[in-house]
Amino acid sequence: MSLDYTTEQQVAVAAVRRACHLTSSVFNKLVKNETLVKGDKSPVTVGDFAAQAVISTILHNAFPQDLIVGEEDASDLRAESGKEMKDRIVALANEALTEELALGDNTNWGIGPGQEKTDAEILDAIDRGNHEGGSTGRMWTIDPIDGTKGFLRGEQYAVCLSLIVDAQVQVGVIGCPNLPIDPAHPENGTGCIFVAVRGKGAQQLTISGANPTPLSIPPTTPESLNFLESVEAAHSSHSFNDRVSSLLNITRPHTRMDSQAKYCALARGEGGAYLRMPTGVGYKEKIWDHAPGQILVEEAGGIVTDSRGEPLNFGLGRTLGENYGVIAAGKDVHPRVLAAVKQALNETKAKA
Ligand SMILES: Nc1ncnc2c1ncn2[C@@H]1O[C@H](COP(=O)(O)O)[C@@H](OP(=O)(O)O)[C@H]1O
Ligand SMILES: [Mg+2]
Ligand SMILES: [Mg+2]
Ligand SMILES: [Mg+2]
Repeated sequence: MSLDYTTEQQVAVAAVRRACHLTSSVFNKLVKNETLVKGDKSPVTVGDFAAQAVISTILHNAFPQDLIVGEEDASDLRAESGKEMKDRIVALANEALTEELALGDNTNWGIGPGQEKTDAEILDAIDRGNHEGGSTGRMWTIDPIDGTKGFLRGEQYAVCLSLIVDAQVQVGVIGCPNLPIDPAHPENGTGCIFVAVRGKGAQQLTISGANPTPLSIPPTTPESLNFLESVEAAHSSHSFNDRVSSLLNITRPHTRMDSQAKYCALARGEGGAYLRMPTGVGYKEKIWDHAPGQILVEEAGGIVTDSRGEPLNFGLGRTLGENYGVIAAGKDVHPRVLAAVKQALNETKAKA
């Protein structure tokens, strides 16, 4: 453990890199019975479970005392009906954990040739993500595949990891295997990792964790401003975003993208703002869907709040609790978007 989070950053990048390799290789081999539908009707694949097992194993070896808030749990895999899926997940996780050591890897993190885990160790690693969250101490958030629907469509998804200390995000790492390395040159291929440490800036790395390039959100002109939003209409209100962009006289179409790749795109100047307003009452945003993105955008010089201008509260458990909606944008744009969001909310209330 280090006070400047250097070790945490190294471990987190190593874990995300291995998980990205796993998810991108599993995509090509994914077959029908390797996806389950969870209680909330959302999909989860062998890739989600195996990636959570890999990241959680590495974290537990590197920082045995730390608590983990992970999206997935292994209860379906412990049932007799989940045996086939479990066998596949154990094989995938072990393949990723035992890959040759690469840049900055350390065998003390439970990785490298010969470090196979048992079925029970893999299932326990997944279930170690069951922490309820809270406002004190150290905890990691894992979203092993954020944007599972995008992953299944072959579009954007992200492997997301953050370290939260006393409710403040201190380290965030987001791996985006399908995101263009250079948006101006899509022919240069896809796959990048984004990393931010509080007070130390934001960087884009290669998918193997090399060549750090500092990121900062460029000033936005009225012509270059547009919104990043979810592909899934059930996850955020597209019509609300249309209203806000017309209030701001935005002429460029929205950029639709799954997952926290939106925060990454914003941090490197693609799109001026990410707006995510609830579609109905009751859904509470999950901390693992926003913690790494929040620190990345803040360290790239931007601002992240909810729709009332309040900071996101990561200390209330597994969800963002009382926060309503999310607005992430550059410093110059955020006040304008917030004002337009408030106006659009007032219009909605007046109609109701
Ligand atoms: N009704 C809802 N409103 C807002 N977010 C939702 C939602 N149902 C699911 N989600 C979240 O939306 C995330 C994907 O975000 P996006 O739409 O930006 O790609 C999902 O992450 P997972 O794919 O990790 O489950 C899930 O946590
Ligand atoms: Mg999910
Ligand atoms: Mg998610
Ligand atoms: Mg997920």
